[in-house]
Amino acid sequence: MPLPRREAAPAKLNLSLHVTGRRADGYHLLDSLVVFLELGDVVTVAPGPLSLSLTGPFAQGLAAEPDNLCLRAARLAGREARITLEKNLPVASGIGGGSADAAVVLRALDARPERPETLGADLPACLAGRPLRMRGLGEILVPLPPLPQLHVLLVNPGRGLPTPAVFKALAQRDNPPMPEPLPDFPDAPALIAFLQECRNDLEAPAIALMPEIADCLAAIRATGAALARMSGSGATCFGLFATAAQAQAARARIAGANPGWWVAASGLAPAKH
Ligand SMILES: C[C@](O)(CO)[C@H](O)COP(=O)(O)OP(=O)(O)OC[C@H]1O[C@@H](n2ccc(N)nc2=O)[C@H](O)[C@@H]1O
Ligand SMILES: Nc1ncnc2c1ncn2[C@@H]1O[C@H](COP(=O)(O)OP(=O)(O)OP(=O)(O)O)[C@@H](O)[C@H]1O
Repeated sequence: MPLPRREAAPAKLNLSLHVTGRRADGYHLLDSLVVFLELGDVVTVAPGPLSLSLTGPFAQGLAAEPDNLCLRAARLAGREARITLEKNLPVASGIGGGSADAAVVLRALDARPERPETLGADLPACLAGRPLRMRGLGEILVPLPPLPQLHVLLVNPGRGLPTPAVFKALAQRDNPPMPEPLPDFPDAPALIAFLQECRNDLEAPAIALMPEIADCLAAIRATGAALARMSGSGATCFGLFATAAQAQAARARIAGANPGWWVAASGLAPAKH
């Protein structure tokens, strides 16, 4: 593919995240409904010796990062590239920013490594970049038919939460999966009604480590969201709304009352492939 390429790295959202078991090596088995958002980082990949420039509101959070996932992706591809990362997503926040960035680099370099998950459990899902049921450690992907449009509010308490600590704090590691097969989702209310029966099993351990997550969820519920839940291992929480205007109004209300929080509204990413 001709370089330079400038591509969106959409945020990942776990609409549900069931932890269904734990392997002997400590990794957990997951069952998750994953979607991607319009909102995300932006990665530019240009020819040149391997390098990374950081821009955007969360660049500072990665300044001390010794080995950015963008660079690790280029190395896994066995390629040199001059990479610029516009970091719009909070770091270590449960919405897959690093995996999304690495997926763009691999795609721009036309690389198809055999085991992309060595860069992160969310890498295979981010490479697919479409609504999925994600199982196994994150490498078993079942594409879903196009989903009804969802209007998403994102709320992060402004502190990073490392994924390994959250899995470590999980008390009950053997929880029921989602139903098999999944039902059809003819419209947004049907999808939301289904999601209300689902869970994020990492929510309780994440709240134990970072109690502000419960405050984010309460703030989302107080705006009248149809569903309030945490994504991934946190700390970002999301609310679902019937219209973009409602999501935007909730964003303004929560941002106004909580200046230290990161608050955003977004639709789902258009299907890419
Ligand atoms: C929780 C999710 O956000 C759900 O989408 C992802 O599975 C996490 O993906 P990620 O951030 O790319 O995770 P990785 O960097 O691969 O793993 C971080 C740590 O999370 C734990 N981990 C991750 C994935 C998994 N299936 N089981 C785990 O126990 C492991 O302790 C691992 O060392
Ligand atoms: N490009 C990158 N963007 C974000 N984090 C990166 C990047 N490169 C390396 N990292 C490291 O990876 C860690 C996890 O970051 P990331 O933002 O991907 O987590 P996350 O949002 O919790 O992802 P997930 O939902 O996949 O668990 C960070 O703490 C940071 O040290």
